[in-house]
Amino acid sequence: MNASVPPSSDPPFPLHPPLDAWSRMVGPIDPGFDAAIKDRLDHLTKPLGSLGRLEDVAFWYARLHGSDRPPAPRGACVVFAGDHGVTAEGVSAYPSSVTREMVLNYLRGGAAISVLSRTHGFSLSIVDVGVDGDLSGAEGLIHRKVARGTKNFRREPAMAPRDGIRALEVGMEMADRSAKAGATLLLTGEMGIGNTTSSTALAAALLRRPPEELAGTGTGLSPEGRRKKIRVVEESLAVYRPLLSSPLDWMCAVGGFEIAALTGFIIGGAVRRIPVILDGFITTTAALLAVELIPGVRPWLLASHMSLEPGHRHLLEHLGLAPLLALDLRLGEGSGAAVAYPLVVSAVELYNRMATFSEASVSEAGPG
Ligand SMILES: O=C(O)c1ccc[n+]([C@@H]2O[C@H](COP(=O)([O-])O)[C@@H](O)[C@H]2O)c1
Ligand SMILES: Cc1cc2nc[nH]c2cc1C
Repeated sequence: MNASVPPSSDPPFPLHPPLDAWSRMVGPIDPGFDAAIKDRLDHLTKPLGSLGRLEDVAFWYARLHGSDRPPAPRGACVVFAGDHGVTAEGVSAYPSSVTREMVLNYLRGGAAISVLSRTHGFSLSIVDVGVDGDLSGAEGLIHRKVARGTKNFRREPAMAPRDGIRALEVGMEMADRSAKAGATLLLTGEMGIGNTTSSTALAAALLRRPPEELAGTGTGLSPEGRRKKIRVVEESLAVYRPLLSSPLDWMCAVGGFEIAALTGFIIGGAVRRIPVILDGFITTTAALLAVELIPGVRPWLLASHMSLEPGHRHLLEHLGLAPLLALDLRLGEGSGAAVAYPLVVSAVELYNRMATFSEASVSEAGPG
């Protein structure tokens, strides 16, 4: 059989994602309400600007919702899970089997993100997009497994292009589902042993920075473990660099199924006109990819926190994102986005519900 003809059981996926169509759907931001939003912020019963960054967050949210009376936040968190063949190089402190085990923990409600979802009242969806293990009987899981983990990118490309594109489309599908369920804010989450190595490789390639500057200890590598991780990434980049140029090529060569799905999810937020709260290093790597593919995605992003993974700071600086929090988190699974969520809720509720000076008959500041 001709190798370029897909097996007949395969759905006829395009060889390129519909990026042009998605890009046209992102469209520009309407500045039409900017003055009204600013005016309301400046006339609420508080000294001018005294709510600090919360005022920026309220402005961001209201302008993206195209209204000076935006909807109350309704968050939808999606955790995409996938495994990484590069773990064969000994680049994580934990075995790959933890990815599957944690998926079951999310579904049972015992993980950090499960607790935060109940505490703060946002929905939580868990998607198997590439876990290397059987989850077919897992109830409540969204089953979208593209393959059982990526290939070891130190030896061969992590994903076949059509599989990378399938994962992107899973992310877009989840943004659509969240929109249909009435979400007004998306929270990004991931689970994948080894994915800080994939993210380091992808970020190093896209930012053109040395892996040494970006690599951290992930789930808890020793200093020697971190040095090995850097060596694996450096050697891999040296092989791929002469062969690859486009962000999509890099995504397939060194990325992961959950990273690709997150990229589609983040683009989907911009397409469905729903603002997106990023989590840590991995989700921000996906955001960089999304912005490289479609620059109009950038305004839809909010950085929840700055992770301890050193690459996160470089990504945030490159994207021009100022994180709300610095809590030394390095958990992932959406936990940082979840901790920032009540801050966004506070910002929007204050903006929508506080009285203005005239409504409350409070005197405004005098000149000077
Ligand atoms: O989000 C982060 O910044 C972050 C930093 C370190 C580790 N993680 C999580 O830890 C896992 C990847 O770590 P590792 O060491 O296996 O590459 C993966 O499941 C991530 O959710 C996440
Ligand atoms: C236990 C555990 C939980 C996680 N959650 C996200 N990444 C994780 C990695 C590990 C190892």
